[in-house]
Amino acid sequence: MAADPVIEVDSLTKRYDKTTAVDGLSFTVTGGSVVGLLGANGSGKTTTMRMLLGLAAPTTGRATIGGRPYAAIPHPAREVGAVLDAAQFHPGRTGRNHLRVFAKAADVPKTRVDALLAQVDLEDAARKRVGKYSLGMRQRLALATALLGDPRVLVLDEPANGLDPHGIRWLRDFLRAQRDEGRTVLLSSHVLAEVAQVVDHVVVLAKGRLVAQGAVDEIAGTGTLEDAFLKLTGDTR
Ligand SMILES: Nc1ncnc2c1ncn2[C@@H]1O[C@H](COP(=O)(O)OP(=O)(O)OP(=O)(O)O)[C@@H](O)[C@H]1O
Repeated sequence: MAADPVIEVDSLTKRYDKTTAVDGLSFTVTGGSVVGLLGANGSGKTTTMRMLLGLAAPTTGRATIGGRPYAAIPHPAREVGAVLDAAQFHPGRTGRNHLRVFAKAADVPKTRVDALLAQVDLEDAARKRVGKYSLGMRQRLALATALLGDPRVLVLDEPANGLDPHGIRWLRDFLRAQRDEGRTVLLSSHVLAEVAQVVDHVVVLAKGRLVAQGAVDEIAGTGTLEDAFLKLTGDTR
C-alpha cells in the first residue's frame, strides 16, 4: 500500500457573500485508504468536494489529486471517479445505455460496461429504464459510472444517503473491495455510524472548519462514538 498523500487539501476557503462555507481547511488522504469527511448538514462537505473536483473555485487555498488541481489532470476519468448527485440520470435511458453513453464520452471501451453492471449488482436491471430504478439502484449506477475509467481515486458525496440497511451493507462491502483493489476513497457523510465500520480515518468539519481528524477510535475516546461525533459537530439535539 502506498503511503503518499493522494488527495491534499491545503488552507482551503470558500466564501459565498456572507457565508464562509469552508474555512481554512487542510487535510490529506493517503493512497489506498478510505477516509470519511464528516459533519452536520451545511458544514461544508459538498463545497470541499466541489473544489477538489474543479466544480467550484476556492476563494483561497488549494486542493489537489495526485499533486495536481483537477483541471490540470490530463485524463480525469482515468484518475478520479466522482459521485456528487446520484439522482441526475436521464430517466428514459436504461442502465446499460447510460453507461455506454458515459463510456464513449470518457473514451473507455464499451466492453467494460457489462463488467461494471455486474460489479454493482445491476445485471438484472441493465435493460430497465433508470426512471424506474430505486434510490439504491441509482446510487449503484452512479458508482459504476464513477468506475468507468478505472480511476485510482473515488470521491463520493453522501453515498449512503437514503439507503436502506441492505443498501448500506452493500455499500460497505463495495468500499472494502475498492480499498482491497488499492483505490483511495474520500466519502462524505453526516451520519458517522453509516461509515464508521469501513473508514480508516475521519476528517470532521463543523461550520466549514476542521474540528478533529484521526482514526475512528481516537475520535470516540472513552465515550460512545455517537456522543463524540455530536459534540464535535455541535449537534446536540
Ligand atoms: N452556491 C452556494 N451559494 C451560497 N451558499 C452556498 C453555496 N453552496 C453552499 N453554500 C452554503 O455553504 C455552507 C456549506 O454547504 P455544503 O453544501 O458544503 O455543506 P454540506 O456539509 O455538504 O451539507 P449537507 O450535508 O447538507 O449536504 C452552507 O451554509 C450552504 O448554504
